[in-house]
Amino acid sequence: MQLSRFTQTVVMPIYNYGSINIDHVYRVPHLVRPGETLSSQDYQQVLGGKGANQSIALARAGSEVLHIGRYNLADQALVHTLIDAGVSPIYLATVTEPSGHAIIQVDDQGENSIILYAGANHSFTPDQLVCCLQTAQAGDWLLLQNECSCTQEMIELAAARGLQLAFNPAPMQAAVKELPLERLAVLFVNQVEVCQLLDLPLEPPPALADLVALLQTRWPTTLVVITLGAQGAASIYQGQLEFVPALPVQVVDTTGAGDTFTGYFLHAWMQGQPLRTALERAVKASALCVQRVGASSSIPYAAEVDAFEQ
Ligand SMILES: Nc1ncnc2c1ncn2[C@@H]1O[C@H](COP(=O)(O)OP(=O)(O)OP(=O)(O)O)[C@@H](O)[C@H]1O
Repeated sequence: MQLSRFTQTVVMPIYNYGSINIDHVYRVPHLVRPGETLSSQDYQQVLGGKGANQSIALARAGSEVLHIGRYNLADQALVHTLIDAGVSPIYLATVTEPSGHAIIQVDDQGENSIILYAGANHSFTPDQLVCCLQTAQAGDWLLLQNECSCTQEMIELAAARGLQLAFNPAPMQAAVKELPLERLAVLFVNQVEVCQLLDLPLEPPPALADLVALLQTRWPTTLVVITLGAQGAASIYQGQLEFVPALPVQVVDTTGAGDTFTGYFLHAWMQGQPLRTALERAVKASALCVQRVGASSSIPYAAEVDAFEQ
């Protein structure tokens, strides 16, 4: 029997079928031009990928996170960042393909350009998914992003096994529209992604109030959470709109803000917190994130979010 979400008192485990990337970050005076050879002023290698970042955010929020992911053994030391953050490597396998990675240029104005290579994140095949979920029980949560192969098969398998699904369809691609999104408990999108999913023009951005009926008709049982960058965040659930404005903070780097938001929101929601409380907690956590440089390193700990005063 599945308990009502309001009677949950224990921390529920969450599986994350999540990308693991190695981010190669180059600081450059300007983004490299066609045909140009440019010297970088600084180079850092850090753990990245929306999957890994969201696992770290969930763990720092207080969740028990079981990460399903793949990487090349050569990157073991960086991938250990996940385990150091308290994430359990339930099915963290090494493969011969290169790890997923991103080549990131950041210029003096903070502008960036990114080449993303899926590598090991795309090495999952449908027949391997059952074993990834072998310990999962009906009612457990599974989080996915759009950076691993077999997303559709994973959604269908997990839904058939009675798992509760949360999905962040980033990076957005046309194929996302073909996924069985009606099976999701929670869908995390930003303003661009929600327009793409609903075939709406990006300019002018749709009024939130106009999205309520559209989303309610399209996915009546799904809680849709929309991040709005510097404006804040909103949710549409059971025909009701909630909006929480962003906190006015000194922004240094917004990398990882969406992943921080996802982890903190989901942790609060899984614990049975009211929707508005979960949104406020996630807005607070991501406001802390944008005040720091980096991705996974800028994701705050729960105690920092507790102590954060505006
Ligand atoms: N300039 C800002 N000031 C305060 N809070 C911010 C700012 N930018 C983002 N946030 C907070 O971070 C949350 C997530 O940011 P954003 O909407 O940019 O993420 P995203 O587009 O979903 O993620 P990503 O950029 O990782 O793809 C916002 O909902 C907001 O609460």
